[in-house]
Amino acid sequence: MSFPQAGEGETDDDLRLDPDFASRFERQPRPPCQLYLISPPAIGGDFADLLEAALGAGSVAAFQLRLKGASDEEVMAAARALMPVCARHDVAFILNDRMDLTHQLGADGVHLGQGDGDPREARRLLGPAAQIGVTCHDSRHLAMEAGEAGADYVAFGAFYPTTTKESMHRPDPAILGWWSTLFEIPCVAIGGITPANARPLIEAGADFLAVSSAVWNHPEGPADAVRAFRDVLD
Ligand SMILES: Cc1ncc(COP(=O)(O)OP(=O)(O)O)c(N)n1
Ligand SMILES: Cc1nc(C(=O)O)sc1CCOP(=O)(O)O
Ligand SMILES: [Mg+2]
Repeated sequence: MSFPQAGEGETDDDLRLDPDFASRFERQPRPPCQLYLISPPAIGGDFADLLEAALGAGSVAAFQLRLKGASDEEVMAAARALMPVCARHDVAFILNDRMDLTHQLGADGVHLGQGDGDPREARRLLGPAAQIGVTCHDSRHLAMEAGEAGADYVAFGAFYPTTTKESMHRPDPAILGWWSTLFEIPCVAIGGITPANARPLIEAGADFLAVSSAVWNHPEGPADAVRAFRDVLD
């Protein structure tokens, strides 16, 4: 697989000049869409039990520890408690933002935002087996750059309003179809996703749905939430 070169100074408007570009290519079959759980921004002492319940409900491919404002020691302690839970369920453990702590922990991968470091540097540090994901907002250009830099997945969002993170970007689901028609690297949809609004993203071509509040804030608990997503994914 080789990536079309993202031209210097090229903007998404340039890439939109021919909206039918992707329709000239045949979409290859891809594995069914799966869940990618994102932790709440802060977690309590019972979170390992909640994670255990969520992962036990099935259809989860990856878990991201995303603790905003926590100290390095807090992140490391949480990761050391949660990594064995993920390992027992064969779920990839991804750390948000921090390639250095990912390396120290021996975690499965890191998620990098546009200001969180260079995916090439992460690859050098973490090695070929690490999963490296990159935030691409609503930008085809950023996604192609991430692909060229060796990302294992690209993430588009926020597709729906969310209170978990402030986002000024609102992609159209068509970006998922564009990406998955042209590239083999998986794409992740994120932002305000619930069982009720997930279907258009799955149908558009999302390989993974990244979800936080709809799982951890579900009134019946995270296992019921994952089962509700499973009903939409199956
Ligand atoms: C799967 C996934 N996609 C996007 C993000 C957002 O990353 P970023 O833009 O760096 O913002 P923060 O999450 O660090 O606040 C993500 N974490 N995971
Ligand atoms: C962490 C994050 N990143 C986003 C992006 O658009 O890049 S949206 C988001 C929040 C995801 O949580 P919820 O499922 O609660 O909306
Ligand atoms: Mg980040």
